[in-house]
Amino acid sequence: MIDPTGRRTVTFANPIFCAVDRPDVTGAASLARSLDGLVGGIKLGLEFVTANGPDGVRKVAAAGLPIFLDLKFHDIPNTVAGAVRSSMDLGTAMLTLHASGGPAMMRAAAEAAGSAEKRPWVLAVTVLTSLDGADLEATGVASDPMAQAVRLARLAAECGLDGAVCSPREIAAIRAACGPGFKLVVPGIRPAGTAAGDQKRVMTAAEALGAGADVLVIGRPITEAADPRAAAAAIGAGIGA
Ligand SMILES: O=C(O)c1cc(=O)[nH]c(=O)n1[C@@H]1O[C@H](COP(=O)(O)O)[C@@H](O)[C@H]1O
Repeated sequence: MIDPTGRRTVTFANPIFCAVDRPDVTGAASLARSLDGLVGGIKLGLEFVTANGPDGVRKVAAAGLPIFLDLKFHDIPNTVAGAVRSSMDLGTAMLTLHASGGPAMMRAAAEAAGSAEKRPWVLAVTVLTSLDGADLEATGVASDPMAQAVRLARLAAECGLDGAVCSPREIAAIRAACGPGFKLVVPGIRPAGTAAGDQKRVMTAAEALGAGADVLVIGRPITEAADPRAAAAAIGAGIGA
């Protein structure tokens, strides 16, 4: 990400990014303000941006926390490059595209984002955490999630991307394949004993951080808690954040 002096920073003091998956800008901005000091940033994705557009992103960003823009671009190279350029004005810390869009698309996205020293982290989503081996097979992918995630992350690194989004289970293997500077942003985080919901490849925050995650993406365990501040604080305490 870029700090206010224009230098690229390499870590976040608090690795937790809260996924604010809701359609209302007032509630999202209010939640972001209330989580200040308890999380390292806010992730805004398809539900929020489809409802509120870039102005909505700016309103949540006004809370002061870094923003992860998670729109998972997946299209032909020219279209994805244009979407990346359009997102640059928002000054977000990270953005996503699907690695399965292929090498030309990833190279075009990296180039469109600008200098690697100053741009947001451009991240390749590898294998969604909601998928298992049977789901991959149903879509014609012969590899298991581990092999496919490592393959896609390595391809993303070769194409000049800054990191990957992966499940906690693949962190160690991708780290070994792509090196220590390749950012690993990890959803599929669940406190022990809580419902996985639609997630299939999960671990706790402490396990994921111990395996080498740079950023933990955590949504419903915080946003659907009776007291989101307390939930974020408890998860943070569990990882010493
Ligand atoms: O790109 C992502 O952030 C992402 C990739 C992935 O493979 N799995 C995944 O769950 N996510 C996002 O991470 C968040 C997880 O939310 P919870 O399952 O509520 O913690 C959601 O906003 C998803 O869109």
